[in-house]
Amino acid sequence: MEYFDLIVIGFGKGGKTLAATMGRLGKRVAMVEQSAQMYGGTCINIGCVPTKALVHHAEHPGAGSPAERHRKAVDDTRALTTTLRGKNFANLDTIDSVTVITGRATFLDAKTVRVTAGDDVLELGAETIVINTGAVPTVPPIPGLRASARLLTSTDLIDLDHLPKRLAILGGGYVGVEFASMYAQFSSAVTVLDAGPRIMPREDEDVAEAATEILRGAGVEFVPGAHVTAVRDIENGVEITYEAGGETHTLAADEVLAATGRTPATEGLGLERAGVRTTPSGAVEVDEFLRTSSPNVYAVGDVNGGPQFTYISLDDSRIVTDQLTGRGRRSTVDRKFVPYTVFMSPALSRVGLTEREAVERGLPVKVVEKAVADIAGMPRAKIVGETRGLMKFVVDRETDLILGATLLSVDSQELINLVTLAMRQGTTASELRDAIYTHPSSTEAFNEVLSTAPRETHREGNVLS
Ligand SMILES: Cc1cc2nc3c(=O)[nH]c(=O)nc-3n(C[C@H](O)[C@H](O)[C@H](O)COP(=O)(O)OP(=O)(O)OC[C@H]3O[C@@H](n4cnc5c(N)ncnc54)[C@H](O)[C@@H]3O)c2cc1C
Ligand SMILES: NC(=O)c1ccc[n+]([C@@H]2O[C@H](COP(=O)([O-])OP(=O)(O)OC[C@H]3O[C@@H](n4cnc5c(N)ncnc54)[C@H](O)[C@@H]3O)[C@@H](O)[C@H]2O)c1
Repeated sequence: MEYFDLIVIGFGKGGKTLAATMGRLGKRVAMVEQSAQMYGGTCINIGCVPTKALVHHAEHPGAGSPAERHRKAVDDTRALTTTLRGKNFANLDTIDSVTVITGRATFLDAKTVRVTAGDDVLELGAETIVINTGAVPTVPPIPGLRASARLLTSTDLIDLDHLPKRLAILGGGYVGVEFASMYAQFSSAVTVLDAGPRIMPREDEDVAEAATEILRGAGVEFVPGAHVTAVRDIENGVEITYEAGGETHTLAADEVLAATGRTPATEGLGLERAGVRTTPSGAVEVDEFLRTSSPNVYAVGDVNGGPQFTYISLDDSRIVTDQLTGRGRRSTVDRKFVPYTVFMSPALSRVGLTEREAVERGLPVKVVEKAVADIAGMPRAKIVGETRGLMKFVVDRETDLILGATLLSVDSQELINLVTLAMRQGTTASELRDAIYTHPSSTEAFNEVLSTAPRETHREGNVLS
């Protein structure tokens, strides 16, 4: 048995950050990762980075046929992730007191982990263990789906050598929308079937409609309220049977992507032997300090059931670092205004409350919004040829504080971070409106959008004064 100060199970964002921090403090750290293809975790290998690289290629097509352009995008993306994987390994491997161990970990008890790699078995002990095993794609139990040779997860689709002529996507969430947008641009005929009544249920209706129109314009078909009942392989493809609007339909496709959520990866971890409880949805149960039900065992990232974003896993690592080296005060309760971006083209980014949420809370709401194409003071949209979308701010009309913002626009993945900072600092909408911004930039749109005459909210009982 080899002893460490800290064992991290899973090379994800939170775990690798923590391992590096503790290693640099001279602590003996074991980083256990089940696959050499996953050094650096989901984000750089099969998640954020490859998908956004493919989005970029889809938006900026080079020469050649659609199949050739797609193939080049996949090849370039593989090269990028290979480079990042190597760098991620080196980042930990070059710290003297950190050991990267490639194998699958399972708890023997709360302080001992067994690592298996083929016939090799190692036992490791530590006072502190951090679970950072991420999440895996959920494949719903639809008859025939799991057995289909045409079933893809996001991990498969990133690495697909050929361009599907017809791509069916189950699920219109983050993964579904991003792949729909990029594959439509790669020239696949894309159909998204979602169980919900509309895509992007988290967004205001006007925003979801604008996003849907953009995606439809790119060639994506949507089937909302689709209850998929069966999937079966047919010659040269797959047939999907679904019920929608009280009728039964079939859809033929070359491949089918399951984009129906991601389940915390706890299978085979032996959590019960360590006294680590899980929630009814299968996540590792944690408190606001990310402590599990077992003393000195923490869980960070997707596996703890929090929002599934890389930057949340990173923030989780800050909380555990504070537990291990600081005053132990930082917690998930400190998180205010967490933004997100769906990387369709253009990107859809949001922070804070939607109009609907603000009205439902009984807040005195005023809404200012403008279509990107109508923002005269934002020539950047015209320069780069991306004038689709809208910018919308929900403002408290009494305090002038920004309650929320939705930006469906070029550069919105950058702009939303500025709005988030403004909200965290209590910057008012007028201050954001009257600030000096560089030109030509996308940020300068705020000068104009926030000067727009407020409109009545779409909700009854909360009409603007
Ligand atoms: C297609 C896609 C696109 C995404 N795009 C974005 C985006 O644009 N922005 C964003 O913020 N988020 C995005 N996400 C979500 C983001 O990737 C995750 O939230 C984030 O990577 C989770 O990191 P983590 O720290 O929880 O662990 P992960 O990075 O998932 O790492 C977990 C690691 O644990 C390993 N492991 C699991 N079990 C064991 C075991 N028993 N023993 C040893 N090792 C084990 C796994 O192999 C894996 O490497 C995307 C996800 C997907 C799937
Ligand atoms: N840009 C980003 O930040 C980004 C990108 C990709 C993924 N992610 C993360 O990964 C997580 C997983 O993404 P996701 O898109 O798989 O999940 P999701 O929860 O965002 O969306 C799943 C969708 O599938 C639908 N659905 C569920 N079961 C279905 C069924 N049987 N038939 C048809 N539709 C069904 C749901 O109605 C929902 O719209 C996200 O929650 C997100 O946190 C983030």
